[in-house]
Amino acid sequence: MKRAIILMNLGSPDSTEVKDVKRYLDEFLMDERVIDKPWLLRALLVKGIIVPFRAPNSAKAYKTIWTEKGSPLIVISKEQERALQKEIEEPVTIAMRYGNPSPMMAYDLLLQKNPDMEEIVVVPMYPHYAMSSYETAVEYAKEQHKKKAYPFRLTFIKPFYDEEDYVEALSQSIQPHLDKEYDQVLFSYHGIPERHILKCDPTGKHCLKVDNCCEVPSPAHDFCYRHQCWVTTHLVADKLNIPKEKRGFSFQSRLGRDPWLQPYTAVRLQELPNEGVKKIVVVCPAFVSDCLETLEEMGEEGREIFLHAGGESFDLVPCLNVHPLWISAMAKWIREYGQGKREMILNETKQTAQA
Ligand SMILES: C=CC1=C(C)c2cc3[nH]c(cc4nc(cc5[nH]c(cc1n2)c(C)c5CCC(=O)O)C(CCC(=O)O)=C4C)c(C)c3C=C
Ligand SMILES: [Fe+2]
Ligand SMILES: [Fe+2]
Repeated sequence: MKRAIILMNLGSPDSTEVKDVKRYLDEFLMDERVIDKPWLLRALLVKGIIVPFRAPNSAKAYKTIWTEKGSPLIVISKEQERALQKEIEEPVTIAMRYGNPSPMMAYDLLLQKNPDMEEIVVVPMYPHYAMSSYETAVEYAKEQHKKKAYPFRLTFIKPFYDEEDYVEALSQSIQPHLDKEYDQVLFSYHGIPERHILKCDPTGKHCLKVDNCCEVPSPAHDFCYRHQCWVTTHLVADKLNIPKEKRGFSFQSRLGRDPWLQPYTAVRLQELPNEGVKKIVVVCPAFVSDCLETLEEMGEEGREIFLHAGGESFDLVPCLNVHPLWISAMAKWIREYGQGKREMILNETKQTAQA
């Protein structure tokens, strides 16, 4: 079988110029799986309020993390591409949900290298299922695939939040940070609106409706972001023997006024020193590549909030990036899927946009 691989992530602006940040935010926030309002209301909100006010501040934030080679998210994605390419024979490239390179650019590039290609395996670089991350990446890749009569098919690696290889890689990346004394390991995930959790629940009666919904077995969990984040946290914390009372769980990056998943990371970082947590280790498992949300929001803003509130040490664990165990985990999934050995493929997304 002639195959190729695409590592698909979220994307970044082309530069830190306000006009480029505006273009990026407009594409991102006009996605109906991100701001899930009717088109007219979404356009009024996004184009009339959010983008004009947010873009200058976002541009400033991007400037603090930008590298000579560009956005950390894109630079690291290319490093991941090169690292994976060393481990597998199939051609590997990257694509982004927003901005460049698009999936279509990636398809055309791979097809040029191999006109007989029969299949592209897409790895959405998200451990957890959310309509605003995993689902929109998959649906956009499919949409772009339909636009031309491409001769190959697409398959998608499923969310890997509970896969042993991912949990092991993440645990080993955290381990060196636990050698020093710590009061808490805070697992901080990108937040999403609570409404998205309700929309993704195929039973319509489990998520956020049953007490301790994420801890009670349910078919809803295949699409429940909160459950999947909860599972990652406890699998990793168990592996690292982190005592229950030293495990923190929170959600960052809230946008707008709707209720998002709680507790909010910024609030917890403010409260924790008063609760006696002075030395904190922070890990952001929803991201496999360092980006604005880890480097600036946690590494700069989060650190400042915690230390200002009386915290003494703030140790941020880098994302998996090109950690050898993470790269070999992806290589193993791809190889085993190719040999028909492994059920790593997601057949259907929840299709929230049509719900
Ligand atoms: C980990 C998965 C992600 C989910 C789920 C997600 C949901 C989500 N995000 C926004 C709004 C913004 N996110 C922004 C940046 C950003 N988000 C993710 C990942 C997820 N988002 C990443 C990897 C990044 C960093 C991109 C980079 O270039 O480094 C931003 C842009 C920056 C800013 O202005 O703060 C916005 C806006 C919403 C509304 C949402 C769910 C509804
Ligand atoms: Fe985001
Ligand atoms: Fe749940």
